[in-house]
Amino acid sequence: MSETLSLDERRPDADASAYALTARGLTKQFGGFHAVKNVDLSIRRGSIHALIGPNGAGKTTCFNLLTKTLTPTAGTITFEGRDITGMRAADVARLGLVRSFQISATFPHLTALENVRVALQSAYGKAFHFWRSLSAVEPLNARAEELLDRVGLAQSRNLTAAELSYGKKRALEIATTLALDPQIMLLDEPTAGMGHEDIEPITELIREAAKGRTVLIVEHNLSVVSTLCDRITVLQHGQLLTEGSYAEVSSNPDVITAYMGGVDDD
Ligand SMILES: Nc1ncnc2c1ncn2[C@@H]1O[C@H](COP(=O)(O)OP(=O)(O)OP(=O)(O)O)[C@@H](O)[C@H]1O
Repeated sequence: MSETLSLDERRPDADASAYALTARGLTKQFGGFHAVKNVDLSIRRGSIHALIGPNGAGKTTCFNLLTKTLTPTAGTITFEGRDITGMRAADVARLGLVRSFQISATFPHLTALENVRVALQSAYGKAFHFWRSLSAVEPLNARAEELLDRVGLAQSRNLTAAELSYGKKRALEIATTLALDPQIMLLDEPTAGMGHEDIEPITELIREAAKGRTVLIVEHNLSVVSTLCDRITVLQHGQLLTEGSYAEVSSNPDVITAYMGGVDDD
């Protein structure tokens, strides 16, 4: 019965306008080696989509291609219907495709509040450049406070980024990314290096930050992926292995074999 089909069970190309970001035939060669080979991806608007795979599967390379940090050897990338294959990272960021933990890198000696304000200044452009007088940037303070509150850093707003715990630094990076009000936010291993106590809050934070936007996440922690993500693409040896819900991909024998191979390789 068609009404029992979830959106994700429809043919991927049945409704191209439902996708915020798509890649077709995405390929990256380093010398003669294919780090990513002929990958097709469709990231549904409003979804939280994960890119997973064993070590060396090509996740980071794929992520770098999508965020325009690397230039593809072949293939096309489309963001909201626009071909962004040849565009620079800064230009796609202005269009609303923002990579967190890179563009939004925090300044260690500025306070949490100042960090978010700098991000807001860059988002609002010349009118709020940081060499303007304090009174000129005052209107941004309220918005910065609001963003800090949203990521649970209201109490820490006057601490420098360097003084924040690892988990709070990541929360600050999410706040600075949200300052740019991205349509699609790409997160590179947001829980990497985190202790157990920080993982749940940051997962909640990403869920909250994802409201009203699209998120693509490269994540090693499969428990985070299972609780957070609507759709999962699995890469292996630079190629697309499978795609589906967490239940689908985690019960796929090829995925299990790929991950077991990964464990053996370590
Ligand atoms: N700049 C480069 N030059 C040559 N080979 C590269 C380069 N970057 C990545 N590779 C190779 O491409 C393959 C995919 O690497 P990539 O980092 O994209 O995988 P990954 O899935 O992110 O791995 P991990 O989970 O270990 O971070 C690996 O074999 C890697 O050694």
